[in-house]
Amino acid sequence: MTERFSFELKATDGKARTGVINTPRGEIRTPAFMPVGTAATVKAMMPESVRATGADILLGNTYHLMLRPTAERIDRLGGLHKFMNWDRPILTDSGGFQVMSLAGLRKLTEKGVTFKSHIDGSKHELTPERSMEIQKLLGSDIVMCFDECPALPADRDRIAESMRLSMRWAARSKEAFGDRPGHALFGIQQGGLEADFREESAEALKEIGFDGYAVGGLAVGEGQEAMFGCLDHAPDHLPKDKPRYLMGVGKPDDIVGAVARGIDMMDCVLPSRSGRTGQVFTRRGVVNIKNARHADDPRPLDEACSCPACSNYSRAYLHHVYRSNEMISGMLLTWHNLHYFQEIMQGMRDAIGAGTFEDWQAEFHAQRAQG
Ligand SMILES: CC#C[C@H]1NC(N)=Nc2cc3[nH]c(NC)nc3cc21
Repeated sequence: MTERFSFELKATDGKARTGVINTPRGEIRTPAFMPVGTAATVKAMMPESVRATGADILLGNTYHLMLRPTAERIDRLGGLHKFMNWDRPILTDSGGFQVMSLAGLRKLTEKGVTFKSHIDGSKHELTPERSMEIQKLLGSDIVMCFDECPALPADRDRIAESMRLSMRWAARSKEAFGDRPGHALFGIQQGGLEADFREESAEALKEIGFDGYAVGGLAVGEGQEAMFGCLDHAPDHLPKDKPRYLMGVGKPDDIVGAVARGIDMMDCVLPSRSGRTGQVFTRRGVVNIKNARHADDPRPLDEACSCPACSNYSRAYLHHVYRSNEMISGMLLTWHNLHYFQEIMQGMRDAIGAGTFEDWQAEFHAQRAQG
């Protein structure tokens, strides 16, 4: 077990990369998908089940945990890993995006942002310094810089202004983070879909220096074509020897396209949220289990899947428990979706390592086209 944080690039295939991030709490095989554990739980999953799907790391949220149960309480109880019974790496988002997307009555200044809790309307403040303090209290292994997330749509001037504020906040985040061996601080590239701002942001972050670099500001409704258009150049400006993390992505084909463009890590609520709403991801595309055509179907969701849902239950059963609003429905479908997402990641890691990523991508898309 290492005491320090390091990234080993094992192989590349085109722009795609595979490697290992070594942390004191265990290794993270890349490309990696992080299940989202917003309120100290990956919804409908026990931590041991999350591990059984193949996840090496999960994501927590500063915004939610600062509001409830508070970072100070989690610290008093031994930190987030002990609190939620997950002893492997945790990456925590810094709060800026959730303030923009969830909180009320936001006031933005150079210092930071004040806002009212979406839970009880209480007033709070987040600054780069406070976000670093919260993520330290949580015991996060990978800390995200505090960034400004502009309300959309935003014009070029607003995007530039926001990106430059985020770069000043990135410097303050680094200053406040200090020197914490075994813990990592990731900068977040901003700049919207503007190639020149993306390059300016990357140069600013490299000047400050981080253990990893996130691509922020995507998966905010721009659509896959625009996102891929940005990913065709944005990661190129980031250091090759550090992990690249695309925030908030995505659907299976988004994930594959992002890895093909040089992304190493991703997170998304999609597999878990969809598991609770009856949307099932399979190698042949999406199955909506609530559809009546599944009511008498004795087959598993996916014959080729080894997860508990596919190994032990029929579509008819999964249709029944979904329609009956039984808790086991969300449990089984979430487990399946997370298992399938991790299978995609393992398939890509193997293919990039073998230099066959082109063929793997062709097979991935061909299977979905068959339906
Ligand atoms: C502007 C900006 C930005 C990024 N900044 C931080 N801290 N977290 C994010 C989380 C995201 N989730 C999604 N889509 C679901 N896009 C995201 C982007 C960010």
